[in-house]
Amino acid sequence: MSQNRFNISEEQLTQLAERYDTPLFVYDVDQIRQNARAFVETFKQYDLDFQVAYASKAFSSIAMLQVAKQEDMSLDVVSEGELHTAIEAGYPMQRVHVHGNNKSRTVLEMAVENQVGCIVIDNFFEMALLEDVLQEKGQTIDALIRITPGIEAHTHDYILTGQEDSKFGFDLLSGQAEQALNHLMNHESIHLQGVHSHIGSQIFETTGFEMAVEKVFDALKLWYDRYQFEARVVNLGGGFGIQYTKDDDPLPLSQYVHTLVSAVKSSASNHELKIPEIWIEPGRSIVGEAAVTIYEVGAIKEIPNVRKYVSVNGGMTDNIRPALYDAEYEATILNKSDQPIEETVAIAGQSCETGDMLIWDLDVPTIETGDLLVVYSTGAYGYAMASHYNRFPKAAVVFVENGNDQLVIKRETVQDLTRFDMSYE
Ligand SMILES: Cc1ncc(COP(=O)(O)O)c(C=O)c1O
Ligand SMILES: N[C@@H](CCCC[NH3+])C(=O)O
Repeated sequence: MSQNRFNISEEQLTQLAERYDTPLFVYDVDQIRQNARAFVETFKQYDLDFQVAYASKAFSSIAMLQVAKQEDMSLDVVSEGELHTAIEAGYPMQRVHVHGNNKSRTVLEMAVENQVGCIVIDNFFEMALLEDVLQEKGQTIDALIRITPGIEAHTHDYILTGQEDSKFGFDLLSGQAEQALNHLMNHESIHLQGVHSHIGSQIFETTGFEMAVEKVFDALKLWYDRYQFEARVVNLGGGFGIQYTKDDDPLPLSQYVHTLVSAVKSSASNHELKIPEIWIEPGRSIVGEAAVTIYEVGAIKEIPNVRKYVSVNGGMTDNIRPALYDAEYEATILNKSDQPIEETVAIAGQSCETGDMLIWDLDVPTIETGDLLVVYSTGAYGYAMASHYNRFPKAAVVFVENGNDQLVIKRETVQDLTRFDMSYE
């Protein structure tokens, strides 16, 4: 179960909850580093060029990006805010890749001014905007084109991205990708380095990735034969699955690298193409299992013969995933792990939404108001997708490494919530 994969003791988590209050995200930095190294070190076993870019959408903060930088990762950003965080964290801009299906002129200007390593071009509108920005600034930039390979990976519909009917990227089947290539080959200011493909997120089997590699190389072969285009870089995205509950059985992270490298090698050799630099973009698998959220139990309501609702001081405002994707989590009560299971309860969030539930059926020892509930595997897309719904301030985030803890995102106050409000009298 996920709690067995988390290394910070219940005793320390209890102390942290007392010191920093709840709700509280606690990240195990050692685990983040191990995950990053699992990818980087596995690539190093091969004689090829690679980049492992942390997909900062999973959890972006200055401290987090400093850790990613220390671990020699490149960085995927999607917005002005994520790029700004990278700048504040002192990220080497050459290692930053800019994504997004609706990049604003401002983010493109920021990217060009800071000379980021690469822009992943998503559509024709953006291409024209980028050309304009480059012309205005008299600069050039490296780019990849994002292609949708027409792969339907096994995951929730909302986190699928590689299928033909997608808002992301240039479609291979309809010829849009080839049209983009034609426009960008030998372009004056946009220097096309290769292609990008990301098939979706929380994917456990490797078949989808292997199929995507095949599709990408089929296209590259065609483009080589027709235009002598050779990709220097092939970015295969992220999406590697993690364990949320005991029903999830993820592969070791190294396995994804082995699979991708061997798929690239065999596709390249089948098509007599050079082996390009391989880039990947893991987000969830770097931080997901490396954090927990600690809540305090408040109201408890039992409906006889129906259900016992146990409300905690957080919910969809710090973890929208159950409401958005029916995502499932495991949790325990701190300091009661030695007590026998007595009941099955539903853990409810505190927002005014019936769907604001964190866990529908959780087996626990007798649960009481004031207990501390720890929910596992909340490190990815938790704080990152947090909202101010009902004007609940955002939680605090603490990093723990070698037994030492450090606050890395302060808890918001209610005063923070009205900071931008203007009076209307
Ligand atoms: C383009 C792109 N790269 C990388 C990621 C990171 O995915 P994950 O967090 O599943 O590794 C995503 C999210 O699905 C994405 O859209
Ligand atoms: N936010 C989603 C995944 C989308 C990843 C970005 N394309 C999740 O929590 O699972």
